Amino acid sequence: MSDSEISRPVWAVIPAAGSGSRMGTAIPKQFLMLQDKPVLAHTLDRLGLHPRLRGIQVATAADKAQWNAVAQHVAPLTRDKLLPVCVGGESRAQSVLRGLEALDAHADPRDWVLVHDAARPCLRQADIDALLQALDAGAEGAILGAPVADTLKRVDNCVIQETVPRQQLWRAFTPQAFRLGSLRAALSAALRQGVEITDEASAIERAGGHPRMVQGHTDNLKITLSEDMDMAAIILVGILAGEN
Ligand SMILES: Nc1ccn([C@@H]2O[C@H](COP(=O)(O)OP(=O)(O)OP(=O)(O)O)[C@@H](O)[C@H]2O)c(=O)n1
Ligand SMILES: C[C@](O)(CO)[C@H](O)COP(=O)(O)O
Repeated sequence: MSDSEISRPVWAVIPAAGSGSRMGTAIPKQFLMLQDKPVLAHTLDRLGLHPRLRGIQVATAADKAQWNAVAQHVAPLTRDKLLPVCVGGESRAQSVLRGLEALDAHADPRDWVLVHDAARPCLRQADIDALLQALDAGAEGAILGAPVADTLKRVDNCVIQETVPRQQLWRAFTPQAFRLGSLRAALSAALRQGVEITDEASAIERAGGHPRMVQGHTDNLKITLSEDMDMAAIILVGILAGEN
């Protein structure tokens, strides 16, 4: 792989069109205020402030007021990197694909794209660096994750059926980084086949790829339940203090 192949521009696609049903709030969780600004604004700044990020494509179902509230809260450096938003889809995978299709107007298929959940605001610059280092080292793609640290049980109707061996089991986080063209093709194929895709790596794996797993911080929390908001606020204070 030539150097020009490896050091391609880096973009981000942020799926932000979910309804947050598990959160149980009237406002989708990515638009809830977390400390001083919406969750999505924190997430966008985590990526926007990274020097290698060229541009950010958000896929959302937000109304104009919700999106304006986010855009007003992000740092000027982030705002300069925001591409025109596109409308998300019925599923996370469909939202990601729409974001990739919108990004096509700005990027080359060989460029890198980091797909990152809007609901994961506690992303460290060091973890973005680690992911990009894997790409710079020649990986076809890479995702952040961490080894499973708990004993795992398979449960049916609240009754334990078995203990699942956890050797070599990891939790997959985001960002998940791939070449724009490869990911768009793999995701399109998986969706056409009607396969349930919950992360980008699984679409790449279905297409025969073997992405690298990069160990990241376990506090890269995906805000899912209402109790996650307080935890995210505490984590974010620590991360921002440590990075300033
Ligand atoms: N149709 C969808 C569904 C989800 N997402 C995004 O994908 C990320 C991870 O999904 P999840 O945590 O499941 O969000 P929701 O689908 O909103 O949550 P829930 O499953 O509780 O409804 C979130 O940033 C969410 O906004 C999206 O862009 N489009
Ligand atoms: C992409 C992801 O965050 C990796 O763990 C996860 O699959 C998203 O799942 P969700 O049910 O759409 O939140």
